[in-house]
Amino acid sequence: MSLDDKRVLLFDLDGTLVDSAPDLAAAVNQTLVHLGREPFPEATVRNWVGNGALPLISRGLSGAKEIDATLPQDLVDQALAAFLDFYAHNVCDKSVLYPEVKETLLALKQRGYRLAIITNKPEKFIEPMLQGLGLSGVFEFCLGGDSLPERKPNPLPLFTACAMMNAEIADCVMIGDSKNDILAAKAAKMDSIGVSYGYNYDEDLGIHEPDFLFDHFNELLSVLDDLKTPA
Ligand SMILES: O=C(O)COP(=O)(O)O
Ligand SMILES: [Mg+2]
Repeated sequence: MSLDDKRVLLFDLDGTLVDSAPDLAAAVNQTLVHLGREPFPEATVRNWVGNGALPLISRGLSGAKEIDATLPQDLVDQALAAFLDFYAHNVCDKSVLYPEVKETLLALKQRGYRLAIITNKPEKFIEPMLQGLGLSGVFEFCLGGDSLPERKPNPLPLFTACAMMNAEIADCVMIGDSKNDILAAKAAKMDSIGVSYGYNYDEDLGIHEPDFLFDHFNELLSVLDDLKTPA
């Protein structure tokens, strides 16, 4: 892949721009304790993030990455409602931007790149998180895990973002920390960049063969920096 024809950068949120696992783990554990269950270490919950709120709390109830298919529906419903409520109170309490994220995004914007977010996080939490971390107004729009009938790894959010930005697939690149981002990009026949530092179920993201794999967010800028600035 060459990045010199890219004009639109589609970013994943959790694990790519924001280390949100501390607040997600806190809300999962508040929910479990509320239901009379044992909490889990943050390091365990970190490996359950990536498919949105329902799979996250279902993994908490299962105590494992593999969701227990026999969980009673009323328990799942109760846990999801409690989780969403607890999380709404601390979306941005302990969450932080990864190093150089804000500086890099602003530099990319300055150079004329168009930026959007495609996350599996419920839509209502996106803006409060961006506001809390000083990223309000940086992105043209954000799609959440419940914004459309399908979420990553389904390519629908990527196709929708392209249509909303009046861009071709070839103009865009998806940047993310998990296989859901890379698989969605591949399904859309879009180029992808993986970041190695986020949450990928404790697996090497390289297995999924993103076109580029970075260890630090600002490497994105150094690659694009040498290339033609968009008009
Ligand atoms: O909320 C999640 O499970 C993950 O969200 P992400 O798609 O931004 O990584
Ligand atoms: Mg992610």
